[in-house]
Formats: sequence, C-alpha cells, structure tokens
Amino acid sequence: MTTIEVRGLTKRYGPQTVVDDLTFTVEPGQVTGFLGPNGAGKSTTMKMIMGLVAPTHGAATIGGRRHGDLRSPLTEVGALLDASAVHPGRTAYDHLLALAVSNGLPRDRVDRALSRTGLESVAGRRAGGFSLGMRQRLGIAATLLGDPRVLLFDEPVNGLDPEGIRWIREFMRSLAAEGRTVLVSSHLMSEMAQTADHLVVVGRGRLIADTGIGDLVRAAGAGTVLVRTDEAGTFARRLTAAGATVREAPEAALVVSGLTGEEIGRLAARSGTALSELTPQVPSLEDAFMELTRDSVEYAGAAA
Ligand SMILES: Nc1ncnc2c1ncn2[C@@H]1O[C@H](COP(=O)(O)OP(=O)(O)OP(=O)(O)O)[C@@H](O)[C@H]1O
Repeated sequence: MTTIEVRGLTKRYGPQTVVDDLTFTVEPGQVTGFLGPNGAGKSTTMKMIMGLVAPTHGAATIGGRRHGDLRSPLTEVGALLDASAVHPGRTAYDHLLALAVSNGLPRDRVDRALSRTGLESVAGRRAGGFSLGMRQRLGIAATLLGDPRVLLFDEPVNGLDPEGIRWIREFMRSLAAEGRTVLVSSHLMSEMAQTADHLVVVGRGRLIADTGIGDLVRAAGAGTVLVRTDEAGTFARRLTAAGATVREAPEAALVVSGLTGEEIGRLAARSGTALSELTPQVPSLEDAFMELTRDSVEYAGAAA
C-alpha cells in the first residue's frame, strides 16, 4: 500500500514562510481532504510532493521515495494541479496520446482513461473548445494514464456547476474505494464534508488539524446546550453555581457549556424550573472550520 509521507516540509520565498514544518501522512483507501483558506500553502505543498517545487527543509515521499527518485512516475502517482495546462489546439485523444507516448505507456491506456472519465464521445474534439467541467475530466484522465496508486487533485471542483461537482466527488470516492491514496485540496469545508473521510487542515502554512471529520466537529466545540425557560435569569444563576458557563441568547434562551443536557435537565427538575427547550448543539462543519482557521486566514474580511 502506498502512502504519501510529508515530514517537516517547509518552503520559504524570501522572508515569507508559505509552508511551515508540515508533517502528515496520507493513507490509502480513503479520500484525504487537504483543507485551508486561500493562500494557506496547499498548492505549494502539492507541488513539493510532486517534485515541482524544491522544499527549503523537510521532505515529501510517495511510497518511501521522493518524486524525483520514482522510476516510472506516471505509473506511481498522478496529479491534477492545473487543468488549464492543455494545448488548446490538440484533441483530447491527442493530448492523452502525447502524454502516454512520452512516458512510455501503451496506447490502449488512452482509451481506458477516456472511457473512465466519460470523454469517449468528445475524444476527437479540440480541448480549447471544452467547458471547464470537460477540461477537468481531461485533466483527471491524464492523471489516470499510468494507473497510479496515488492521486493528487488541487481544487478540482473550483468553478464547476453542481453536476460537475457531483461527478468529481463520486469519482474521488470511487478511486479511494479501489484502495488508492487520494489527496484532494479545497478551501471549502462544505465540499470536503461530502467527499473526504479524513482531513488535513492548514492555515498560514502550518498544520491545524489532522483528523477524521467527526473528531474535527467535536474538537471545534460541540457540547453547548441550548436551554429555554421563562425563568432564564434565575436558572442562569443556578447553572453558573453548578459550574456551567452561560451566555444569554435572544428569546429567553441560554447557551450553556460545561454541563451535559442530562445534567441541566436534572438541575431543572431539582429546582422545579419548567424548561421549554433543552437541545444539545452540533456545530456545522463550516463552523468547525471557521473556528479552527480563525487566526490563520490570510486576509480576514473587515468587520462590518
Ligand atoms: N513562486 C512563488 N513565489 C513567491 N510566493 C509564492 C510563490 N508561490 C506561492 N507563493 C505564496 O505562497 C502562499 C501560499 O500559496 P499557495 O498557492 O500554496 O496557497 P493555497 O493554499 O494553495 O491557496 P489558493 O487556494 O489561493 O491557491 C501565498 O501567499 C502565495 O502568494
């Protein structure tokens, strides 16, 4: 099984450290989302994994070897880093054929890649006339030519319509289901929530989280409970005395942390307080992501 190992990976451009001592492992058989706000260093990291940018420190290996040491790179790792890197005058077929031939791969790999990405019917059309969605498929077809065990995709759904997004999402999942190692970058938590099993979250070049999706939500502050009662003031004092932290919210609601819903319910029963609502809050993945990356967004929007 082939993993991607990133160890102490660092990239400086002049005084700016854009990737800062990153260490993580991308495991086979699952989709790993590489998530972070714009400018967090995702593309630079992927380029270092692919040997296109030299690290200042540290290393990235694929199956234990640096990209430059792979004997037949296209058969070991495929990467879609920039879908516009296609000659516009070439047909989809010729684009893939040129790649296959120059990498010593058999011609029948082209037909297989075209059919896997649903491009057979447009194989003879020039790539310059392709929609963004079709260009992405062509880029993905190119990554599959060598049937590699490891695949990297940089923001593959950017700019796509819902149908294109769904196709890419299902495609990534099918690659992982075949046991491949799949690393997909995005700046959208909502997208990753539907695609990834595991998340590597970065901000300002640094590792913020390396976690399963469920664990991320728990770490980002699940555990508050919304309480509603006509006796909000009195009950808030009781909760505080019992060790909870209480914030008053509109419409006689209290947002309570430090006690479980069950403990709050028992406290209400003991003090004869009638509750009209007692709801444990589950933060959305988007909330979890915003909370985690709050201090690391490169250009935070000005406060309203
Ligand atoms: N060749 C370069 N020279 C100088 N600075 C660079 C270079 N490449 C990237 N950077 C800077 O490194 C930082 C990280 O960029 P990178 O593209 O890796 O981030 P990203 O997380 O992929 O963001 P995005 O989603 O916006 O592409 C940015 O501030 C960028 O301006």
